[in-house]
Amino acid sequence: MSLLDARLVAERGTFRLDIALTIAPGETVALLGPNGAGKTTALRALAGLTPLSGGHVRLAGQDLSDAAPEDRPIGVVFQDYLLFPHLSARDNVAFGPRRRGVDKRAAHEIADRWLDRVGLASFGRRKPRQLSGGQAQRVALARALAVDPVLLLLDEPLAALDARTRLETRGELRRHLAAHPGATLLVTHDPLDALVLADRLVVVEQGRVVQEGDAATITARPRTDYVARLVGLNLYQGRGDGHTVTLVDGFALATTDTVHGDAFVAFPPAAVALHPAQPGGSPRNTWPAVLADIQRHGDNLRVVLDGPITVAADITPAAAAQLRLEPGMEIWVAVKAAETRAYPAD
Ligand SMILES: Nc1ncnc2c1ncn2[C@@H]1O[C@H](COP(=O)(O)OP(=O)(O)OP(=O)(O)O)[C@@H](O)[C@H]1O
Repeated sequence: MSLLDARLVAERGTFRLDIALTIAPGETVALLGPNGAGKTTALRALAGLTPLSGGHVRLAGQDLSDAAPEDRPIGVVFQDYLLFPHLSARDNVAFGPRRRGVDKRAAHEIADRWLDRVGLASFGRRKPRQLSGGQAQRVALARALAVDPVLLLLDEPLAALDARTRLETRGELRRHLAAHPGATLLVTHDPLDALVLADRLVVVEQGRVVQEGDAATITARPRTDYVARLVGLNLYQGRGDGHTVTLVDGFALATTDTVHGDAFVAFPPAAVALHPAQPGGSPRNTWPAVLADIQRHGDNLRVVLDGPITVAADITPAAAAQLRLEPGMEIWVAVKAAETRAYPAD
């Protein structure tokens, strides 16, 4: 049973969003996508800040499509937190309950309880400017949760934090989300946030859902270039004929998987080997290529090769030195059929 059942159609200028979204009680869904994909527009439409031009928002069976933002049982953590600068942390958290008619004392008790839960019991009197980025983030989360929202919306909740605070806060946020009985929608373009915090991913591009599912499924079977890059795979589309997938330009990739009809073939950059001359030996795909780019990638080097297809390869610095890799050089590429995954495109 879904707690949130929505179809969001909204326009912003010439941009049109049209996505369906369901979230179960206790579930966290990450809305993932490149810049300008429509993630913030979706979040604003759910919160009632951007009007729907079509579709609906139903929460716990109640139709909220036309409800004002303050009449929706929704808590929002905005990217830059939007804490009231003139109010103390405690009053910021108490604000929601107060607005919903809770008396001052009871609202302060609720605020103190939430500040305690996010580890800020002794910070209640501080103003937002007296808080660190990580602390402000926790106050914003406490403020969103203090109204017992049926739906919690988080817009890039960790984006404003430095790397170290981000790591700690991500772990804490995960605990709070696990304890939240309502539905949670996390808007992010950070795949790590999505993988760590969400039960399910919904990927949007140009206002449409292009892929959804759990992380394992999406990682194993990406369906767009954006998703393939996100999970770090080389991805090609073509027609399968048993153990061969032929791409549009006629280039064929051998695979040990069996596919027929429209199909994808994917393999990780680490599965790509480079050779100074045409390699022989075990059954594999080999072709001559031109080295287009070399960049540092963790402890390895990420090499981009142009040719009949463009591929990314991960090479150790030692191998790169041995091969004397440099942009513009010609080199042979090899990918074992057994290291490719092929799967139907529809
Ligand atoms: N107020 C506005 N008026 C006109 N167009 C807008 C407005 N706000 C956003 N847009 C357009 O709507 C599209 C979606 O924007 P949105 O902010 O929802 O994307 P996003 O996925 O959240 O991107 P980002 O990751 O960059 O925040 C973009 O093409 C953007 O230019």
